[in-house]
Amino acid sequence: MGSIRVDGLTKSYGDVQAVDGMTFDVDRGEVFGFLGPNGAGKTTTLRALTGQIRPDAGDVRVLDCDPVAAPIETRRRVGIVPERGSPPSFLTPREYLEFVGDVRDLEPEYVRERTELWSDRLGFCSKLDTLHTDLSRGQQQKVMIAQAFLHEPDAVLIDEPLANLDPLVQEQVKRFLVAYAADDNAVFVSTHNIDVAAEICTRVGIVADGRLVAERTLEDGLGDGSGDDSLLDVFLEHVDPDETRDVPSLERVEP
Ligand SMILES: Nc1ncnc2c1ncn2[C@@H]1O[C@H](COP(=O)(O)OP(=O)(O)OP(=O)(O)O)[C@@H](O)[C@H]1O
Repeated sequence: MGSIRVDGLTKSYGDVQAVDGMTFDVDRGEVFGFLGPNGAGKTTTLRALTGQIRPDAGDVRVLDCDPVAAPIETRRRVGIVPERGSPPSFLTPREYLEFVGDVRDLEPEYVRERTELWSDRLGFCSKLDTLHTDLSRGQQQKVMIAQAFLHEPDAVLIDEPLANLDPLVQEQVKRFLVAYAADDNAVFVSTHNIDVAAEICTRVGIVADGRLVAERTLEDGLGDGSGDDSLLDVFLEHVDPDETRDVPSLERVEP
């Protein structure tokens, strides 16, 4: 049984059907990529998984927690890097990580160790005592990643994990996510980035019009081009070209 389970999730906002019977599982040991164009329903699904919205229908579970019935317990146990999330402007990274540790009932000494480890790993040691309001967007993203992994959760939900990070840190975060999943944890990554999905995921689900329309696994040649179709081909097969016409990277460029 999957660590993350979405079964028939349906949610509309007024007349807009944002998610329409979304179904998938993510097991321990997997980096699952949730890949889709703008408006496909990725954020709405993530919001349901983190207890921020009440589904119209369907069942959602993360580490056997029901995010609708127990949103606080879910957020305590799971690591979450939300879309465009930022740490509180009036706290420093050290204060924020102390606060997160407190909410999760972690020992202060453990939180101090993990704060050192993560600030060193992501390169924000020199900013630990600077107010977030004085940090760059990328530095704030690093703090958001640190808070999600602070308690070494068995499952993490991440929206655009590499947004705003410099190339060196992007490489570190990619490698870390792969290693984290290999350590028997479930990693869910929502992204627009086909290359990143192909590079780090063990399985990719393609989302269009509020549902999962295709899946590709490592056995299909995900990322190494050995399959019949590349991830880009599968993506284009299922996504309305009108919706992607403004995305230059999706055009085939002849040398
Ligand atoms: N609060 C809301 N009120 C009304 N409509 C909404 C709301 N949130 C999302 N929607 C609509 O639901 C659909 C799915 O949106 P969602 O944010 O889940 O897509 P997404 O795949 O995350 O898109 P993006 O990649 O652009 O972030 C879109 O048509 C969007 O306009």
